Amino acid sequence: MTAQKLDGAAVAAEIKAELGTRVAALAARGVVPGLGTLLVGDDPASRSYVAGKHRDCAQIGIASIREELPADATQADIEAAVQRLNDDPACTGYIVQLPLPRGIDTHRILELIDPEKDADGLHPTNLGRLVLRVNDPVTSPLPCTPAGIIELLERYDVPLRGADVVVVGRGVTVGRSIGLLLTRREVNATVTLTHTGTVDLAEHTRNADVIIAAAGVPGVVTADIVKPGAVVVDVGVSRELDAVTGKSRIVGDVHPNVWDVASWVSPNPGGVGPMTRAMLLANVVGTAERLAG
Ligand SMILES: Nc1nc2c(c(=O)[nH]1)N[C@@H](CN(C=O)c1ccc(C(=O)N[C@@H](CCC(=O)O)C(=O)O)cc1)CN2
Repeated sequence: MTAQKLDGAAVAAEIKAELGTRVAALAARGVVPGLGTLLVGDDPASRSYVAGKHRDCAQIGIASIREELPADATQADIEAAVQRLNDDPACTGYIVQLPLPRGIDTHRILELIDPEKDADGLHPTNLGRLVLRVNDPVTSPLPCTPAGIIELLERYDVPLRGADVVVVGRGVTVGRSIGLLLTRREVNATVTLTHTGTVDLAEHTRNADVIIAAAGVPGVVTADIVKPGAVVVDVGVSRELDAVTGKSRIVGDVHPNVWDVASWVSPNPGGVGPMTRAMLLANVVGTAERLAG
């Protein structure tokens, strides 16, 4: 069996085209959404991700507001940049690119973001609304990668209602919140969250209909721990230098041999990453439409 591809790049392109129509309608009313980004330091991967977000904005007519700080920026420098983005009327919503440099109080920074401008959906208020199930996708942006994963699965009609979903990894951008989205009544999946403290990962994954590999551990999900025919989503964004070209490349959490046993696999790159970016754009456009009335 060779798994079929959950083509995130193709689905993201469809979503961007849909959003472009909405941005044009806003422009006809004199409204131009703006995405802000705050990039601290010179991590090549973070720089590449932020550049991709702004390329997307340019493609569909969203304005870009960029804040960049050096790696030695202080907590106060970063807090001042967050406040500038909170106060900027051209900025509809923004993200603070993670991770921030060691020694910075990331949670304090995220809490300083105006929840109304939280394009990442990672502010405690918006995550709390998800917990309380009082979030409205228009007033409360959903966390981009979890929302992107579910959108990708639903666009390929992967059965989620009643499905056993195993999440590998408990990070802030995916593991901690995706279960909240998957267990909503609209989706009704059953979720197991595994992590570095899990004693026997295979005991859980071998029963999973869907595996979401978001541990940031290259190749952590291998064919021998996957139920034949399961659906596997690769969220990993680890990078290594290619032995031949010497260039930095993504090494996902899903081992290549999983394609021999799974029914569907998301490629990496080309799967969840573009979906993350598309959901970010959707959060910005949704906020702009709400503000425009
Ligand atoms: N503030 C945030 N920081 C980070 C998030 C996040 O959701 N919010 N998630 C990850 C990285 N990430 C978002 O910024 C991200 C990862 C990958 C991609 C992407 O488009 N990947 C492409 C390949 C791009 C490349 O090779 O440079 C793909 O998979 O095809 C976008 C965003 C951590 N930080």
